[in-house]
Parts: sequence; C-alpha cells; structure tokens
Amino acid sequence: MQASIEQAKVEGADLVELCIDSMEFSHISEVDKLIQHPTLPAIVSYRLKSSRKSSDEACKNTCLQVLRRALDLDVEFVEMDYEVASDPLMSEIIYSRSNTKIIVSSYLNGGGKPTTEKLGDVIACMQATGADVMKLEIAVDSITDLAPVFEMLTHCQVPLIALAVGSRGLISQLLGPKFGGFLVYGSLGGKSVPGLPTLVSLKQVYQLEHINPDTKIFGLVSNPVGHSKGPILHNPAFRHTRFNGIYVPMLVDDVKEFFRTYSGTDFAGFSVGIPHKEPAVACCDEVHPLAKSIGAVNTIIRRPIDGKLVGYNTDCESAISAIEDALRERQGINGVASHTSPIAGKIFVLVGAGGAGRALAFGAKSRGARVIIFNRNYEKGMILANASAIGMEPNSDQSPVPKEALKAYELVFDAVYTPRNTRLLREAAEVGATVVSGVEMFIRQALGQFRLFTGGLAPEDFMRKLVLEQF
Ligand SMILES: O=C1C[C@@](O)(C(=O)O)C[C@@H](O)[C@@H]1O
Repeated sequence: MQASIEQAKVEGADLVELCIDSMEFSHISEVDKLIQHPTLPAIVSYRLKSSRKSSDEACKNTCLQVLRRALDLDVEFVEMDYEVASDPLMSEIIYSRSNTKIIVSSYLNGGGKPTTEKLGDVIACMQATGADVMKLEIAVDSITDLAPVFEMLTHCQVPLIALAVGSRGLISQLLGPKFGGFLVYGSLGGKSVPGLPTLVSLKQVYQLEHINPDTKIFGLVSNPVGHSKGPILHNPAFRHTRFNGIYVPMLVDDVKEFFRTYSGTDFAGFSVGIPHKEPAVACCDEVHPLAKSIGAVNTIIRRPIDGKLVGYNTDCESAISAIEDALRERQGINGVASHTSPIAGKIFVLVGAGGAGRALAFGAKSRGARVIIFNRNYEKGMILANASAIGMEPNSDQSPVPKEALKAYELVFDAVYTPRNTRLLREAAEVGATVVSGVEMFIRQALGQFRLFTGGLAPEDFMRKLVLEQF
C-alpha cells in the first residue's frame, strides 16, 4: 500500500484512499504505521461489504476500531458505510471528532433505475448522521441511469461524491467536475473497480483541472467504445486551442433513449461510432444533405441557437480523400491540380455495409467508381476498402479477405485503425498493393468533427502528431 501511495503521488494524485478493509493485519498498530507517515493526504476507509470473511460482529468491531484510530490520528478524511455511521457508538465518535472530515457512503445496487427522489432520500439519511461529505456508489445498467445522478450533483447543496461502477459508469468520474462532484476517483491501473478511469488518463488526457461548470460536453456514442483514440485526440486539441470542452467515451446501448435522456445544452456534440451511425440519423432534427444521402451520421451537433440536433458525416470525405491522395502519390501526380478523381472509372470493392460502408460506397460512387460490395470478380485497377470491423482489436489476427485474393488490387484501404497496421494491410503490402491505413481516415474525420464541435479551425499539425505518437 505504501508503494501505491508513492505511485499515486508521482502520477499527480491530490489525495489517496486507503481501503483498510482490503488489508490483512493482525494488530491495529500495523494500520497506524500506514496512517502515521502520510506522503499524501488520505481518506481512511473501512467498508463492511468487502470484508465479510469473519463474522459480521467481529467485522464491525474491527471496522469501528480502525475508524476510531484514524479519527484519533487526525487523518484528513474517514469514510464509512451509512450503517456504520448510524450505529449509536459511531454517532458519538462522529460528534466528538476534531479536524477529520467524515464521508458517509451508501451503495445502491439493483432495485430499479435510480431516480432523483430515491437519491435525494438516501442523501438526506446520510446527512442526518452528521457527515461532512455524502458518497453515492451506484451500479448502473445503462449510461442513461446517470442522468439523475448528474442532476443530483448539480442541485445538491451538500458536498457529494457520485461513483457509478461498471463500464457504463465511467463518465460519472470524467464529468464529476463539470457537475460539481466533491472529488473524482482514478485508479493506479491493474485490478480496480470496473469503470474507474486511470489516474494517468485523468491527469494527461482529460486534464480535469480545466473542467468547470461552463465546460461543454462532447463524446463518442458507440459500442464498443474503449478502443477509440478519440479522447486522446480531441481533449488535447480542445486544450491546445483553449476551447472549454471535454470529450468522453459514451458506451451507449440504445441510441434513441440516449438522445432523449441527454437533451440539455451541456451535451453539445457527439461523434457516432459502431453500430449507431445509421440509427442515429432518426435521432437528428436535421440532417446535412451529404449525410442524408449516405444514410449515416458520424457527427451530431446540438445547434446553440435552438438546441436542435444536426447530423453530419465526416467519414465519407476523410476516407475518400485519403485514398485519392495515396493514388495520386502512387501515380506520381502529387500536387498536380486535377478535376478528375483518380478513383474515377476504377472498381471499388467494399467489405462491410454498415455506417462506414455506406459513407465509402457513396463517396466512391460520387467520384465515378464502380462500387461492388465484396465479391470475387477480379479485374485490374481495383480498390479494396474494408469498412467492416473485421481485424479490429481484440480480433487483430483476422482479415476480411484472403491474402491470395489481395493480389488483384492496386490499392487496399482499411477503415480499422486499432491496430494501425492490420493483418489486411500487412498482407496487402506483402503482395505489392498500395495501402492506406484507417489512421488517416480517423485523423481526417476528427479534423472535420473538431470544426463542427468548436466552430473554429482544427490544429491539424498538432492533432496529426498526437495520433501518430500513439501508435
Ligand atoms: O469511425 C469513426 C471513428 C470513431 O468511431 C472512433 O473510433 O473514435 C469516431 C467516429 O465518429 C468516426 O466516424
């Protein structure tokens, strides 16, 4: 635990939580050793639920002993369960404490979706124990379950910590400073509470010290969402241009319910990823003509003047222009102005007919290519584009097309960008095709999104360098 405290300090933590219930100790003096030599201010916590190895009574006695010791030693914060805080013995100790602040926590698990009424009742009960800070720990099934939590954080008059556990709860921490949460939890990596962001990401990617109630929220609405490099690109770009925004991964199951729930002006813009690009069209109040023709949106902006959701597609131009640039370079016509696209007249073979596939098919067709949704009809001068998720991490050993079949292609493009060098691209390069990585599409679509999100020019060199450094 001491080594972890040192690590937290190096990584920039302001405060550490020492979960004494996770420690094996035979005598309270061992806990003293840890608490007495602090390198960082600490929350000393002893939670009952994770320490039910011995009998409940024995467990509660140890808990009371540890918490009382921490109070005697004047640590900055002591955290306990609501049921411990309301024990008459503990009530007395709480009322006679000196400098230590008391955090009382309640764990809400199951019992239907949280509502502001339910949360308000729990907070009032916790407050009645004489606590200084209330903490709600909630298991959420859907990202939309967090809406009443954010509402509570915004309107609650007492210091409140909200921690939603599970991968759908991640934004409860990332958006904590926006809605006025008392503190934010970050992990040191490794085995920790699921859905907890790492301390390193909080400091380096999200830079929460810049987030305040005026910060506009942007996010990637997708499932899966963890693979995306969007946060490491958009957040630094916002900071770089002094734009007050935060960009977070939003693991969304039901896209309609998501937009119905988060309808406030704070939620200013969204990237849309798999599998929501097509269904998200119906969630928009207006759709840009290009996106309408494609039948998929990958960007949605809440128009500031009337709050309407406007859908766009930055995938089409980003992928097609990346392919055109590579073809021009291959043909040695780099920099020569031409009105004809090098894609014109070519056969464009497409794997994947989802949202990204639609964008590529539309773009290739509008440039005069003959588009074939994958088949085995080989001709010279063909372009192969993978717009499916085949080969994406964690399935990076897969490829949508056998190596032998790649020999027929002049150029192979992969919309997958994690990993950067997919099996498809490696094998295409081995058989002599020109390859265009999905990283190029990712950068270009994000540049388009940045312009739509902020209304300003994207810092292209900065963003390009950022993404390339990550691979
Ligand atoms: O295809 C992509 C990539 C993306 O899903 C991401 O991984 O960040 C974001 C989407 O908006 C974009 O269209």
